[in-house]
Order: sequence, then structure tokens, then C-alpha cells
Amino acid sequence: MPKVLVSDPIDQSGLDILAQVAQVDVKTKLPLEELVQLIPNYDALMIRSGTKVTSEVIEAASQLKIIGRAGVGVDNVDVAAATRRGIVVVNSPEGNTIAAAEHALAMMLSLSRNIPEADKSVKASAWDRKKFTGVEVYKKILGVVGLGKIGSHVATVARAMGMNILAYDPFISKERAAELGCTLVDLDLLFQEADYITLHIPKTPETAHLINAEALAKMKPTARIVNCARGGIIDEAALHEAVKNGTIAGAAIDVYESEPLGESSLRELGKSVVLTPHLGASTAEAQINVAVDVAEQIRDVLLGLPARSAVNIPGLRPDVLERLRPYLQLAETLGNLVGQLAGGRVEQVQITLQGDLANQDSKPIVIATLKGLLTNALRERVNYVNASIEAKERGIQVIETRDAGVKDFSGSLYVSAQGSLGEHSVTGIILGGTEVRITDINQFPINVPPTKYMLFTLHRDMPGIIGKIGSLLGSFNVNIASMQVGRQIVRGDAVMVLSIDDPLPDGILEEITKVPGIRDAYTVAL
Ligand SMILES: NC(=O)C1=CN([C@@H]2O[C@H](COP(=O)(O)OP(=O)(O)OC[C@H]3O[C@@H](n4cnc5c(N)ncnc54)[C@H](O)[C@@H]3O)[C@@H](O)[C@H]2O)C=CC1
Ligand SMILES: O=C(O)CCC(=O)C(=O)O
Repeated sequence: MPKVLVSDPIDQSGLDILAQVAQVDVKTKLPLEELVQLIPNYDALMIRSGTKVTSEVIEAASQLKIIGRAGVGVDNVDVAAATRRGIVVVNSPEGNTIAAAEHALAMMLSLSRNIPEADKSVKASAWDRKKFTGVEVYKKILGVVGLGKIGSHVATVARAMGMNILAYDPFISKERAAELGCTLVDLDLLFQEADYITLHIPKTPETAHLINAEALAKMKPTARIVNCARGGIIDEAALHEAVKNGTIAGAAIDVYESEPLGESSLRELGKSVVLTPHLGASTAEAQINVAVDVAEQIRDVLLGLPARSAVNIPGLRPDVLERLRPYLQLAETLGNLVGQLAGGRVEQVQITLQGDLANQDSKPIVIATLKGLLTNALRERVNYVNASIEAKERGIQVIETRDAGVKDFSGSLYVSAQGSLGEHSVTGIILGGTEVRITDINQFPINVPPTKYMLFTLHRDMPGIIGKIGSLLGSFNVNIASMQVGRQIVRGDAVMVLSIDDPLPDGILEEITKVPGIRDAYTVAL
């Protein structure tokens, strides 16, 4: 049974799903050294934001197939290192959207109405109303930085509260912003005009310290800033100075440069600053959503199925995946077959989506073909995550084409490879929705299902040759399960495809090539 390590608190609903297919060990607050020691025993790791999955952890993770982040941000995972090791990283892109958006709105209102400090004072038996007079958000300008899933929801609700929305997001169209009732502006204008600024962007090298002393200096002295996105987007030292000096009016912060928040001057700023301990996703509903979403993906990957929200392999909508699944199998089989026919050192591979298949998303099909192509060399080290990188590192040139005009079958896949045994090509189709059929080898039409052990010959189409190969295989005690011949013209060149029950014994291939009329022979194990 596979083993899953859950190293952050995860809702029971997720643990129950994992337990259907795996042994589940929940061990939270592990020091790095302990995680490094334990991880070689596990097939999957499920985390929230607490666990840092560093390159050191990934190096030690000799069995790990998947890291599941029950949340959105994967900045606590070294995704590049995981990709290199062929480990799938999945997240839950939408499970906590509403929770995070509502937290940002709650922070904005708490800050405006001094709710945390007022609460503290009443609980300390005071009744001080004047001290906690606040400001309204109605008719104020909200600057939304990042108009993705969370930013959009914040903008929609804020508009309903009577706010006017400016937005900055270089990857969102004006039309989409207009649909949400936002005006797209550049960042400087947003900084200058906004009464409230709320951040909903990932932390990247471009967004690190986006809010620094220079940016804060452009804001209104009455401006208030909310960060429920990621620590490090705001320079905390600069923020402290800006609030202390009255450059801006205040800030509400959920995420920090270093978590848990250690010593911090932000704590000294009284009611001008509201601080929460990374609570954006902490609602009962969001925790069930993300736990179920990610646990289902871990379960699927452990069962050999693709994940729907992998961040390091092309994401596919489940309905698209369902439609493509047989073609991924076809691509992998043809890649593996052509890779063996072409011998080692493949320099170039051409992948053509033909007929109706030409209308499909080619990326996963190309990846599946490369995975098949490299399987012989890399075995279980190659998978959907690292196949493209491995192919690139081996200097394999990948040519991807489409030909909707090929109408022999409703949809077919053509793969050719140039390797140490020359150039070889195969074509295949899916029959009856699930069955792989090889319909062409090196331009010779055939119709055979792939089997574990196969023998291919290229020979002259002449009487007696099939019998000779049959007798030769018989003399080596090789049992033939099925045989088919394909030719272009009578008594011209032909191919023979044999499915055999066992691997071909050493030396027999050489004997086959000595049979008069045989030009070449290849054996493959799929
Ligand atoms: N505090 C918490 O507990 C939670 C925090 N988050 C964080 O919230 C952030 C946003 O999450 P989602 O809305 O789900 O992500 P999303 O991917 O839907 O949206 C992010 C938006 O940022 C935009 N963007 C990227 N780089 C940008 C840049 N340099 N300047 C301006 N815009 C840029 C993108 O175009 C995209 O529209 C993420 O950092 C995520 O980790 C998410 C959930 C909970
Ligand atoms: O797991 C959590 O509570 C943090 C959520 C978060 O920051 C995210 O989903 O990006």
C-alpha cells in the first residue's frame, strides 16, 4: 500500500479520501531534518503553507510521486526541483478563493472601524467611543492589485458596498476588467489615487517588495493597504516607517516576510495596523474544499491517473482529460515503439496529430509521446512532469505538426523518430474509444494491437518467407501469438509484425536477418 505523509493540519474529509488507497501518517510541525529523514518512506506528501518543501527534502524523496498543496500558493515548494525529479505538484486553485477574498474585505473593514482595538478595550472594561471613530469605505477608491480569482471577488463585493475600483493587472484585458466594473490603470496611478489598496498577486521576483518606500511615498496620507496575498510583496520595514510617519494611514496584514511572524515592529503601530496569522484560507468551508480537492488528486496519481490541477504539467479540464485519456495511452505506446525501432540516441522526433485529433490540445499528447520515447532509457524516472525537460536535455528536437486533412481514420497519431538505427515511423488510432491499434509501420499499412513483445521484419514480399520465420522461431521455442503482413505493392517490400509470448532469445534476431529476403529485423518490448 502506498504511504502518504500529511505534514500540516488538513481537514478530516481529505484524510478519509487518502485512506481509501494509502496508509496515511499525520505528523505536523516536523523540523526540516526530521522531514528529510522521513520523506524517503513516502509516495505522497500533503501540506498547507506550514511545511517548506526545499530542494533538500526533494533530494531525499526517493519514492515521492506527488506533493499536494491544500491551498493556492506553492511558493513553499521548490517546484523546479520537484519537476526535475519527476514529482507532480498539485494545488487547489479555487478551493479557498472566497475565504481569502472575504478575509481581505474583513481586514479592510476592521481597519476602517478599528474593530480589533475597540474589542480589546471593551474586553478590558473600557467604554471609549471617541477614540475608535472610523472611516467609511462607501464612495472611496479601492485599488486592486491582481485581478485574478480572489481580486475579482473582492472587486465585485467592494462595488456592491459602493466603492469605485481601480485595478492593476498586466495580464488581464480591459474588457474583463470592465465586466467586473473596474478601471484598469497603471500601478503609479493606482498608488496615487486609491484610498484602499488590496494585494491579490503571487509572490514572484517581479512582485517581491512591490510595495517599498518609493511606492508608499506615492500614496495618499489617508491610504490604507491590505495584504492577504503573500509575505514579501510588502517591504515590512518600509511599511512600518510609512505608517509611523503618517505617509499612509494604516495597514491590515495577514501574510509576512517570515512566518510565523517573529519580532516585528509592525506590532508597535496600535490601531493603525491590524495583524492576523495567515488566516485567509481558514474557514471551515475552504478547508474542506482544499482538503478534498487535493486529496482526490493525490489518490488519482497514486492510482496511476493524471491530476487535474498540477502546477508543473499542463493543466487540463477534467472533461478534456477524459476525452484525451485514450490518446495519451496511444501517444505513449507509439513513442515507446518508435523509440525502440529507431534505436538509442534519438536526435529528432516528429509528432503529427491527424484528422479529428488535429483539433485537440497537442501539449499533453506531445508530452505522452516523449514519455514513451524515453521510457526505454529512463524507465520509471521519466513521467509526464519531466518528459519535456529530459528530451530537451538529451538534445532531442521535437517537431509538432497537425494535419486535419488525413481522413483514413477519424483521428490518428503519426510519430517518426531519427535515431541510431535510422528513421522509423508509426501511426496509430483508438478503436472503439479505448483500444490502441497500430495502423502503419514505416509507411506499410497494418492493423495490429500493441503487445508486450513484438518482432518486426522488413522483407521482400515473396513465397515461403513467412514459413521460414515461423520455423526459425519455433526452433528457438518462441511461441507466436499473432502475425500480420503489410505491403504497398505485390512482390515489393513488406513488413511482418509478430506478437510473441516471450522476449526473443539472444542471437535469434541475427539469425532472422540471415534468412534470404529479410532486409532488417527489430524486436521491441512495450
Ligand atoms: N492569505 C491566504 O491565506 C491566501 C492567500 N492566497 C494568495 O492570494 C494570491 C492570489 O490568489 P488567486 O487570486 O487565487 O490567484 P490568481 O492566479 O487567480 O490571480 C493572480 C493574479 O495576479 C496577476 N498578476 C501576476 N503577476 C502580477 C503582477 N506583477 N502585477 C499585477 N498582477 C499580477 C495575474 O495576472 C492574476 O490575474 C496568491 O498569492 C495566493 O497565494 C490565496 C489563498 C489564501
Ligand atoms: O493553507 C493555508 O492556510 C494558507 C492558504 C494560502 O496561503 C494559499 O492557499 O495560498
